[in-house]
Amino acid sequence: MHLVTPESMREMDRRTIEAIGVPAEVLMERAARGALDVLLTHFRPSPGARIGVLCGMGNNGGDGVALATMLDHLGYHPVLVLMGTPERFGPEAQRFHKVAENLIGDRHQLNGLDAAGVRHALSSLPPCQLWCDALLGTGLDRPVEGRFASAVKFLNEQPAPVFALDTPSGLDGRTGQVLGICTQAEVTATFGFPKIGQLLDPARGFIGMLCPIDIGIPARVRDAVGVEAFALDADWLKGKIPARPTHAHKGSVGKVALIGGRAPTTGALTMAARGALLGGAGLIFPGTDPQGALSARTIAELMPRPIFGDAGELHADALSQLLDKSDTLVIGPGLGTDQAARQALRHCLTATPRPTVIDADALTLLAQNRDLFQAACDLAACVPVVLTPHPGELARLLDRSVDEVLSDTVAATRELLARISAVIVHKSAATVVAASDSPLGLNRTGNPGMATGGMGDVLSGLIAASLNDHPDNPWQAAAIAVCVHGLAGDAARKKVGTRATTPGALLDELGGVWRRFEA
Ligand SMILES: NC(=O)C1=CN([C@@H]2O[C@H](COP(=O)(O)OP(=O)(O)OC[C@H]3O[C@@H](n4cnc5c(N)ncnc54)[C@H](O)[C@@H]3O)[C@@H](O)[C@H]2O)[C@@H](O)CC1
Ligand SMILES: Nc1ncnc2c1ncn2[C@@H]1O[C@H](COP(=O)(O)OP(=O)(O)O)[C@@H](O)[C@H]1O
Ligand SMILES: [K+]
Repeated sequence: MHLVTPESMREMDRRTIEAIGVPAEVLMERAARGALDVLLTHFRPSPGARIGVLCGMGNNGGDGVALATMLDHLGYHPVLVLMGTPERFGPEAQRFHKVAENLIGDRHQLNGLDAAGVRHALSSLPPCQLWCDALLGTGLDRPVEGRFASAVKFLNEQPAPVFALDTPSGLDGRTGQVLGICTQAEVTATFGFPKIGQLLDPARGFIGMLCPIDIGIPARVRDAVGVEAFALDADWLKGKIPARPTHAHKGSVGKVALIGGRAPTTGALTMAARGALLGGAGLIFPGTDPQGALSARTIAELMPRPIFGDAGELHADALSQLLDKSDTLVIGPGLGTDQAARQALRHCLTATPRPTVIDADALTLLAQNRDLFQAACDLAACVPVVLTPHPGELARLLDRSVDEVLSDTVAATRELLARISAVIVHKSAATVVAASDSPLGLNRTGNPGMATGGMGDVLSGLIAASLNDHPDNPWQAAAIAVCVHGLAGDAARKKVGTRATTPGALLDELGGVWRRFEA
């Protein structure tokens, strides 16, 4: 699924109309017809049902008017409500409105009414079985207040479900934030391509089911304007898991060293190591302290090496030997942030370069130590480096508050990308995967059951294994791991429910996900 910013979508519309010559009303008609199909399929209104269509005065309102005429044609009873006078519509919407004037008797105009007046007028209408929200679309350019806020509140208070045209009114299609107030939709039919913000939070909570409508933007227009992001989901994953050559051996499919797991957080590294193991790595060497090694030994396939002593001190020679054995590195899960942890990280970042996943405590160390961050930048200049911050870690790396990061997750991810030429996996319920030479990946897999400690550790191991499968495309390697991780989480939830979706339950489902997608 291609994703765009509202600005790009507007530009694609413009070029399709001006450069290709598709009349604007044709696009509007396609949008309305697509929305009609979704409405009929999803809501199955009863014959003759009253269906409210609440329209703003831009083209989103025009879509609503066009939809109302189609509903009338099918024998339903559209209740068409305009926020202003039809003269304020653009030429295409005016044309549809002329038709509506001749067809639809139940028409209302709320021009000249203040917020209370809008509320009163809407509340006086007889109840509808369904409400269509055509108030505001990609033209939203300021917070929703006053009369429009009143209309949104009315929709949200109705017992009837709300069907949003293009977007629930009030959502910022770029960031996914609510500007003022926003309608709560059960289904959203989005026109052209889904907008990036629609896959982010909090937007996802307002959109309900997202149904993209093909309005016939030509591929050449799409490619000329450029698609900014892809949704990472089962469709995207298809065909991306390569067959393993028959002559593969344990030394050819990824030797992964993992550094961390020091007491008392020994389990973190073991979970990351299991991620690497079930991600397909051939040999796995956890480098940890004596207690961490005990934890790792509970998994027979792992070959832990103590690289920290009983007093927590780093044994640099042991670390060097471990690195020499491996071709991919994960550093951070359960590493700690003391001096020995710092030394270990510096050692790893300045040793012979190898593809490296930097996670958890190692990210905190990068945030605290400018020289270590510079070493990571230097490493990223010569080999693939993947940073996997959650919002808290990203905030630390950017020296911002978590709220600032959450207010525009994509911008925050890009801000880090401007400082280090790595792959950034910004983990959350809607994980963003970014690299400077690739589009964004927005993950659609996974579920709230995955809000359990250790899930991120599993992911870092999976990414390391995936880097071996996709050595020339670290963005794709990371995106595949993120998508697979979420799909395994979804399979686990299906089997054991949301609350018992532990990292262990997710690991148990990885095999099923691979079997489904492996070439
Ligand atoms: N040819 C096209 O461009 C197509 C556009 N389509 C529809 O057109 C929509 C975009 O149309 P527009 O660009 O006219 O924009 P909108 O219809 O989204 O709204 C723009 C109008 O609302 C006002 N507005 C913005 N924020 C407001 C706020 N917070 N409170 C009150 N008023 C506010 C603006 O000043 C402007 O007058 C899309 O979302 C889609 O529904 C579709 O018909 C497909 C084709
Ligand atoms: N609500 C959710 N929906 C989808 N994925 C989630 C959700 N909550 C957490 N996850 C995933 O679980 C992982 C949590 O990682 P992280 O915060 O680093 O946890 P930990 O440090 O405990 O391992 C991330 O990959 C994140 O995307
Ligand atoms: K809308």
